[in-house]
Amino acid sequence: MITILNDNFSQLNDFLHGNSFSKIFILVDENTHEYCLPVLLGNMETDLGFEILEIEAGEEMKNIQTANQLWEILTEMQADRKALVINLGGGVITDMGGFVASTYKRGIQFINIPTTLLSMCDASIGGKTGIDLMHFKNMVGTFTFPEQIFVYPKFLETLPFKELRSGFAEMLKHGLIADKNHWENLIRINKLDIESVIPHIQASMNIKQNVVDQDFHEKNIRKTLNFAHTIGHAIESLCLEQGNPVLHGEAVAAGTICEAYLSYLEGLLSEEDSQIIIENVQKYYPYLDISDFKDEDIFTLLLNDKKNVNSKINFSLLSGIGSCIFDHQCSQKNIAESLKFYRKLNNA
Ligand SMILES: NC(=O)c1ccc[n+]([C@@H]2O[C@H](COP(=O)([O-])OP(=O)(O)OC[C@H]3O[C@@H](n4cnc5c(N)ncnc54)[C@H](O)[C@@H]3O)[C@@H](O)[C@H]2O)c1
Ligand SMILES: O=C(O)C(=O)C[C@@H](O)[C@H](O)[C@H](O)COP(=O)(O)O
Ligand SMILES: [Zn+2]
Repeated sequence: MITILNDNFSQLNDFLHGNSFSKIFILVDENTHEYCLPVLLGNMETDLGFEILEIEAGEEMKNIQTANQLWEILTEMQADRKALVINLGGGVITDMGGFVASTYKRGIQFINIPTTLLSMCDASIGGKTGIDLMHFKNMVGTFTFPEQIFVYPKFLETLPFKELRSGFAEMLKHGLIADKNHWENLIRINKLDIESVIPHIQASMNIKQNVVDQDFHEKNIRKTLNFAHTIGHAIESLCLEQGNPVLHGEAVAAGTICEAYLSYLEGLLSEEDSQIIIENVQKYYPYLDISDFKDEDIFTLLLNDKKNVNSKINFSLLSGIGSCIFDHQCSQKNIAESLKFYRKLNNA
């Protein structure tokens, strides 16, 4: 269940009072420790003891070493099966904390309090938890719903612009795959800032929740939420591997351009619609330099995408603005063509 918190966090306090947890563990990174934890602690009313678990910020931390450290700390602090983990942060914290909680002692309860636009609209919802493996994105994880999701949009007030823009890429994706009206509302935004995005958060959350409700384990329609991620994740992984990480939403934005063009090349989307999408994404996002990436390295990553079966790369592609198909196999020539198209935008 998703709840928009009021200023005194009363819904969170009701939840804590209404359950018999033994102890609370609040997972933060250094930024959410500084900017969000004081707000949470200033409003949280509970007699329970709590501990703060802090990790360094960034995708580089979303790995088995960090998970192991957190499992060890929970063990040392004798967290039992009635303990509650509160994930206070962006998608790295909710993915990582959800994974650690869903596996520790075969699963303890956790709630998500997202603090980035991306985690409010996407990562905190839907129960995909996980960590990266050898720079392959989210290779190890679980499908486990949080007990609750508490959203406090005012947390966005301290979020850097680049992070806001990163989250906006997933909102655009929601419009593109499911709701043309949402897409059109978003692209009307000229100046991207908290005031302009806040009115659209609820619509994005609804789209995500609605898809997940139909297909929690990603057997069918949930694959549409992965539009832009087949190529986007490959780009994100290569950047991470080279020690030059880009934000998830930045990679998704590049993936949106490549996969919108690929949708056109595959005869699924009109040239006009693909152009509209590409121009609008370019309006918000600078070109992401992938000129050093070899196609063969990108293909190696594509071959490990979680949607694949029998070594066939399964794409989720657009069949219109607001509609998406999945399990679509593209010609290798068209995939390479879409990457070439993206590279050329650098000089356009
Ligand atoms: N599980 C899912 O369904 C899902 C969906 C989308 C993305 N993801 C994952 O989410 C991750 C990206 O999430 P993200 O973009 O939130 O990144 P993030 O968690 O790294 O947060 C981005 C940055 O913002 C900082 N920050 C967070 N809240 C802040 C605040 N209120 N004020 C100031 N700084 C703040 C963080 O410390 C970090 O430096 C990726 O790992 C991606 O794979 C998961
Ligand atoms: O919730 C989903 O399903 C998504 O695909 C949402 C994506 O935005 C998100 O990045 C997700 O973590 C990707 O999942 P993965 O299974 O491709 O790792
Ligand atoms: Zn994503």
